[in-house]
Amino acid sequence: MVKKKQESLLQPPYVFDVEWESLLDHKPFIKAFLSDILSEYILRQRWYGGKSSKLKYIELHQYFRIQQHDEVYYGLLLEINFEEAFYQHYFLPIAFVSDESFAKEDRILPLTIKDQTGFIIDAINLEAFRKLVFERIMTSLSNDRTPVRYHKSELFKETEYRSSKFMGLEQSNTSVIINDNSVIKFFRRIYADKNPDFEMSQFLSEKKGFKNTPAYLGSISFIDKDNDNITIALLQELVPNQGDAWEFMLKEVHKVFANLEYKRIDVSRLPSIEMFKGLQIKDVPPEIIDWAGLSIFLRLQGMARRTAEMHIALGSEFEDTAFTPTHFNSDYEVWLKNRLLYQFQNRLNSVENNLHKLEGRAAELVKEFLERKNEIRRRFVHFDWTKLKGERIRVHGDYHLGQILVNNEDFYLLDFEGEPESTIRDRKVKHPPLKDVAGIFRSFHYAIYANIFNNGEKYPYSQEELFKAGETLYRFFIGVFLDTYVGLIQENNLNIGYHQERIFILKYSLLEKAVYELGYEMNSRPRWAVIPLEGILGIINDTK
Ligand SMILES: Nc1ncnc2c1ncn2[C@@H]1O[C@H](COP(=O)(O)OP(=O)(O)O)[C@@H](O)[C@H]1O
Ligand SMILES: O=P(O)(O)O[C@H]1O[C@H](CO)[C@@H](O[C@H]2O[C@H](CO)[C@@H](O)[C@H](O)[C@H]2O)[C@H](O)[C@H]1O
Repeated sequence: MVKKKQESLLQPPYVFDVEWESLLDHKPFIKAFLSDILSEYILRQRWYGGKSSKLKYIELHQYFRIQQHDEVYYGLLLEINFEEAFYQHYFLPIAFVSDESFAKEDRILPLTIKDQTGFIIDAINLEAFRKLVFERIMTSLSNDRTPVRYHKSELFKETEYRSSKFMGLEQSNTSVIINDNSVIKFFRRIYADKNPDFEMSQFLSEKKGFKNTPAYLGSISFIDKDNDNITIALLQELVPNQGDAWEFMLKEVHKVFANLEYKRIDVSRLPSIEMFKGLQIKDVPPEIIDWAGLSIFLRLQGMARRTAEMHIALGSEFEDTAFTPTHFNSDYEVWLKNRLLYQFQNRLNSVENNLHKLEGRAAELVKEFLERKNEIRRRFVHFDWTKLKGERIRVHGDYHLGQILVNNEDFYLLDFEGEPESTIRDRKVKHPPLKDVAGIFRSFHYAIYANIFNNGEKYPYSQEELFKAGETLYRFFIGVFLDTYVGLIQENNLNIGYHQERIFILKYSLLEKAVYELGYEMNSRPRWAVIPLEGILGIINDTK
């Protein structure tokens, strides 16, 4: 339980007459450490995903040692119990250091054990720990049967550890760059199963030779007392990059909007096109190329090509049942509808409880969203598997521009962990690959709207004209992407359904994603909720 201060079990100075090597067997320490120290420490961590629920108490689910000579680290698997939500598990490796200079910013607890004064810290702060785990992967045995298993890929070529540093980016896990050429990601939220990021990375790069994702180099997993294989770390190649595709797209879209004035464009005369109509570059009207430039369309074709190649690789498995393609069936239909109706209800509640956080255009749109809730629900119920002939495969699952790295003219796809809100089993369900495509289309829409909201006043056009220009641009982005994507998929015999089926799945998945995003924004950044609201109503209003 999170105790009030006067009930604390542990009072400074923290002194225990036990050695570090046996501290975790010392019940009074564990009890106080979990209730008084970790329950406060964890709330301050960037990687802690339980912030929107009320923490009730923490239990030490399991722990293991990582040891080399007299260097001992503990891997803690913490079970976080909430007042109202389902429990979550987190991984926290800890070390004891006596040197004052270590981890000044990230100390968990100052304490004295057996006359030795020092600190418990997150072990990832220690270079010695990072070196040890890297070397364990490097020297791992293929028949390793210990509870902590290290796996080395055939793509791992290094023969020594030289250096390491934190990646230092905003992220939900903790990544460290090793030898300036690889990245080890320590998963924080963990599941009693293989992490899909590890599974997909190994499958795509090691098994299928897909080049546009960081090469899988190795992993660490823990076999727990129920024999579950829990992934705790993933080692991948470091992809040189100039940032992610989200930043890239924001810059590009800003240039396109700035061109409206520069090229004296009359928005009302811009040609438009039917939604989801595939377009080769030669079919894009010259007025649109003149306005947006050719290069953005060529880059979109490149992104579409890499996306299609990822799906072709994911759909090409015949043996490993975790990856073999399958068809639509009634079980999938029931599962999908239940999931989406539940998610939609959750969004309605979240919107209704947080109406005060929305203002301006968002407040207007949310009114319409609430008025039309039954129409949206009906769209989700309108799914008939007997009409769908395409294949379902493992997909990225949380595909958006922030998951794509830009490396010169090329794109690299990453972070296959899946939708953060879904359970680990749900993240492994096979879907139509167009679900990922809808994810990236929503991201195009996001980039266009984020640009209008952030830079709108820089362009001498009314907001209505900017929206109109934005919707036109969106349709052409989609058209060019789809033509390349569908062409390549069909050449490689992956069945994504007949024309009408594809349009149905795209619309269905766009609505699903926009509703998902509404929840994400209401929780994390309500100011942005206007973007998925525009998206949801745009889809509902578009009858073409
Ligand atoms: N292999 C890699 N090479 C280069 N940059 C990477 C690599 N892996 C991650 N990154 C960078 O770190 C960011 C976060 O990575 P991601 O896998 O999305 O972590 P998380 O799951 O913690 O959110 C990415 O957006 C990217 O900028
Ligand atoms: O942190 P994750 O990468 O797992 O993804 C979550 O956060 C994303 C925001 O960073 C969120 O993406 C949404 O915002 C993006 C712009 O910041 C936009 O490109 C995406 O289309 C939009 O979905 C994602 O949904 C969420 O799962």
